[in-house]
Amino acid sequence: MSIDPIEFRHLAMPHTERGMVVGLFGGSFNPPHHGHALVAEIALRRLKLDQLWWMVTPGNPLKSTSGLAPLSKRLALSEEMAADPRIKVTAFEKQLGTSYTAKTLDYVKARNHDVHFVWIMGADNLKNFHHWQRWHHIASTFPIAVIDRPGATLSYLSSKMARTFDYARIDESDAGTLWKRKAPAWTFIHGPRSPLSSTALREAGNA
Ligand SMILES: Nc1ncnc2c1ncn2[C@@H]1O[C@H](COP(=O)(O)OP(=O)(O)OP(=O)(O)O)[C@@H](O)[C@H]1O
Ligand SMILES: O=C(O)c1ccc[n+]([C@@H]2O[C@H](COP(=O)([O-])O)[C@@H](O)[C@H]2O)c1
Repeated sequence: MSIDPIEFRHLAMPHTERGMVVGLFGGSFNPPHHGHALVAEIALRRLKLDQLWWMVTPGNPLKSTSGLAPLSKRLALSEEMAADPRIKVTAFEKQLGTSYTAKTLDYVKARNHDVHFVWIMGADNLKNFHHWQRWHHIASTFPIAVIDRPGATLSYLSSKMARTFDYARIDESDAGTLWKRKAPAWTFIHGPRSPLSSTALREAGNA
């Protein structure tokens, strides 16, 4: 079976240089939207990132794959959405053969010495983070930045992850230093919010 050329171009892990600060932004991007672009922009600025990897997952392990557009389509649309040259759209998890973040982070860490990584996710994912495979391990691998999202603003108070790692939360005014903290360390970033979601776009027939 031949591999789609768009998919093929995105299978390698992006290149890094020693000392870089890199944000890892995983998602289904089914389809990508301006809410994702806003998260990327906020993360680049507030976390003082050199790069942001826009990691298009083969499939979120907690979501049904019915209605999931082909990886090549989600990659092509992500490239259109991610205009900043510091953003690297990638599907290296496909090559790695996993959708589990714990495994991905172990792989990234083992292959990028002297590079500083921060895991980035929207506040809705903070709410169900304790259902992710080896979530304690994820939180102990890289610092985590949670970006506010309508409907999930108070998750930093109520979620199991927030309560478990309360001792490791830093104030968002220090978000620019998150990358140099030893995990577990995390912050919740407030700022401009977007009400957009892929679900709403699919339901409106825009996907
Ligand atoms: N509007 C938004 N504001 C903040 N974070 C967001 C927003 N939309 C998506 N995210 C975050 O971006 C990442 C990728 O999200 P995803 O691709 O699942 O989009 P989604 O809109 O949440 O999709 P769906 O509606 O299909 O669940 C996740 O960490 C999610 O929390
Ligand atoms: O590792 C897990 O158990 C796990 C469970 C749910 C989601 N994730 C990852 O979290 C990222 C966000 O997923 P999504 O679908 O909310 O965009 C994406 O990279 C998923 O692979 C990972």
